[in-house]
Amino acid sequence: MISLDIHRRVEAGTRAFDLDVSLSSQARRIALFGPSGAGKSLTIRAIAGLLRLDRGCIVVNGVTLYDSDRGIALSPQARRLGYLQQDYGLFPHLTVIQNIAFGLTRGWLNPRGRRLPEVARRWVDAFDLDAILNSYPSEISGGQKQRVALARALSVEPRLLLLDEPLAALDAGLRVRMREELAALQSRLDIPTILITHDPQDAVMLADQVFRIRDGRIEGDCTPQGLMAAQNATISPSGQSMTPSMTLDALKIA
Ligand SMILES: Nc1ncnc2c1ncn2[C@@H]1O[C@H](COP(=O)(O)OP(=O)(O)OP(=O)(O)O)[C@@H](O)[C@H]1O
Repeated sequence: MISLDIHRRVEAGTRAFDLDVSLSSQARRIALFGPSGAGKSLTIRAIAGLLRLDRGCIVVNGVTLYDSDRGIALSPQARRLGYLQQDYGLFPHLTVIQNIAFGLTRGWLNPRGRRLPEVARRWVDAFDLDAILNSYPSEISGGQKQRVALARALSVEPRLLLLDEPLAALDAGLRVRMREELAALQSRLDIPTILITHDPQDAVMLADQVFRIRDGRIEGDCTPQGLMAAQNATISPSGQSMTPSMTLDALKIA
């Protein structure tokens, strides 16, 4: 279903980071789990077509999005992916309705006199966004921002949904609620998902297979339940990490 072979060296000043991510999965929902700086966001950006690759191949559900050997490199728009960024990536100077419609129809910035396209209307209704359509991102809550960003991502009818820490910006209560909402959404839609998370709870609810990533490479994979069990085994009742063994260290979160 998803096959990634991603190679890119990024450099900043004297620092260099090699992204060498290879994985293949039949699971509909996968998670990338690893410490800060492991290369999770770079991987997602590469899939979305926002990071140029040195070489590699990206195939989703039989569709080749990128293949350096065959000279294939679809534009981000042609990839038709829904990408929910860590900070939601809403445009602050655009209203909610303009944010959702952005990318749907070129030049669809003035909603006056125009009807929201049907596919977007569906998500406005589903996420109960009608009352805030003319508000700006600074005027709505964290949970509403997340729903607006999701509505925008889903309105392109994506062939793959990329979720980069979708719950990280929310407080504990809202996090639980939105996690449930996302899980319900996943079971209603048949869209493959790649989730980035630091939280094993997210993986249990929102993924079927977990790939552990560190230093730009995939270290292995496990079930979300296996991840949770290994994570719990490293934590004593006082919340202190007990054993820095090789395996447990590989699962340690940042
Ligand atoms: N544009 C860039 N130029 C140079 N180096 C970069 C660039 N973007 C990211 N890096 C480096 O690449 C590495 C991987 O970054 P990435 O953002 O993918 O990490 P991550 O696993 O998503 O971390 P986090 O969980 O903190 O978001 C880091 O060392 C980072 O400093």
